[in-house]
Amino acid sequence: MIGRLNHVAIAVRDLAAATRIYRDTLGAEVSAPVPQPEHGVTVVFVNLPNTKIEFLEPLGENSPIRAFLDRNPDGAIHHLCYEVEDIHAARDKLVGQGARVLGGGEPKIGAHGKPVLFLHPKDFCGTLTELEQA
Ligand SMILES: CC[C@H](C(=O)O)C(=O)SCCNC(=O)CCNC(=O)[C@H](O)C(C)(C)COP(=O)(O)OP(=O)(O)OC[C@H]1O[C@@H](n2cnc3c(N)ncnc32)[C@H](O)[C@@H]1OP(=O)(O)O
Ligand SMILES: [Co+2]
Repeated sequence: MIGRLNHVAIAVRDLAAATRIYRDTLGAEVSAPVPQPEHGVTVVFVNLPNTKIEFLEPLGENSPIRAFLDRNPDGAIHHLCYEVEDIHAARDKLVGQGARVLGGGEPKIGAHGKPVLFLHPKDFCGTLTELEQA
């Protein structure tokens, strides 16, 4: 079912500081910040030869990453995102196997303009797991 690793997400309090570290210290190419209000985050992407790093900063009072950052004030790896051929078929299979799909189960459009959904970390090795339609 899962295919390519689309991105590894890191949650931070300060997107500009994270951008400076990756751009100026690690010499990486970092995109401009893009607010994603329907997801409660602002994101930037670090484009790597074999995958991407997605930096997330809370956006708005109800950001789903605020409690995570309260627990991890210096920032931390937040989720992994895998690509799937058919996100609805993947969801239905996973739900059939008892996995918890977050956010009500219907995929939302993610940062790449494709449907995404999230699987509960407690069902996947303590790791918040995102699926993105390939
Ligand atoms: C723009 C879209 C972009 C894209 O790629 O396209 C994105 O990736 S958007 C990313 C932001 N959106 C989301 O993360 C949506 C899914 N996440 C959620 O719904 C919440 O973050 C949730 C429910 C996973 C956790 O919310 P919260 O931390 O407020 O809940 P709890 O404090 O009750 O935590 C429950 C339990 O889970 C553990 N936890 C929480 N977050 C993580 C995590 N990222 N990785 C691993 N474990 C996590 C938390 O520690 C609690 O464990 P417990 O043992 O019960 O203390
Ligand atoms: Co993501």
